[in-house]
Amino acid sequence: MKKSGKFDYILLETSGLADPGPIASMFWLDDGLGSDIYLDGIVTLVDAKNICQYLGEEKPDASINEALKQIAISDRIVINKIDLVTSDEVNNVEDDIRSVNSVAEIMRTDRSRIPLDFVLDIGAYDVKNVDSIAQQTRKIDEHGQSHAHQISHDVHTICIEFDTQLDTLEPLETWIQTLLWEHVVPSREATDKQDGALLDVLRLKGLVQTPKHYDNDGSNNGEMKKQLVIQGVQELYDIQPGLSHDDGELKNKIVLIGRNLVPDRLVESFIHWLRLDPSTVHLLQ
Ligand SMILES: Nc1nc2c(ncn2[C@@H]2O[C@H](COP(=O)(O)OP(=O)(O)OP(=O)(O)O)[C@@H](O)[C@H]2O)c(=O)[nH]1
Repeated sequence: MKKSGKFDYILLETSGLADPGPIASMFWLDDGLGSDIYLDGIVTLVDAKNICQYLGEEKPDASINEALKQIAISDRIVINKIDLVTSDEVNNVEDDIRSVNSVAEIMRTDRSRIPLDFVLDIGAYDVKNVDSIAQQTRKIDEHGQSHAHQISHDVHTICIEFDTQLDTLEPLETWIQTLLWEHVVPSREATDKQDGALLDVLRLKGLVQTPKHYDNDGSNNGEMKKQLVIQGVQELYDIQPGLSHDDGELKNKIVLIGRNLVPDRLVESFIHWLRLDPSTVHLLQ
């Protein structure tokens, strides 16, 4: 610590009971302060033997338990102590975890033996890493959420994909703000009462193409395609220009991980709010 100069990397280990959201937002939104510190990613180490008990815990005040919050907000999840459980049990643990967060990368291990590049230099919030968000949503396609998870909980991942390029970001932003800040499914009808429980978005990721946004920036990056990247942690969100190397057709995607997300209602609200053609909108869950 006496040596002057920059740190190479800061690993912050929180207590097992910590809510990672406020800590993540503190580092993530540090840009404006001109600091060299940025949030690389969030790794959660779970104990294969005990995690299901923690995920299923009901809090007396009906808040989301810490284990669900930690899994929901993770970019990488290490399932440790797999030597203490059967392979069926570890499969169930992985299914339970995926039923909460379908986009995080998961690795199984014992004695926490993992390649360092699984937990360092993740670039989860890096706008140059646009393609990783696209890959993550492909995971929802691969795994789906249809697996019969053992624990009962109300935190899930949904992904809304749409083909239309947006002329303006404003409707999308107000839709996001209503979800994040008012905790309800956005509705243009004042009379459309919200029934059911308030929703809580713990993590938001998105990719959108809005050509207009790039007309003025004057940059030309050869083969790379331009996309806006949306990142959100709890009630904070940010939209920044990003670049994709992906050869395939770029899609617009919004990934939400949170509590009480009713997929059909969210998609319906999204289509109405952004005035999209329903045939161009797909729900992945
Ligand atoms: N069998 C087995 N034991 C393990 C494994 N990893 C750690 N342990 C042992 O589990 C015991 C408790 O270690 P951890 O669970 O890592 O404890 P910890 O995470 O530092 O504890 P907290 O931070 O208080 O949660 C130690 O005796 C470790 O040697 C593993 O993969 N398999």
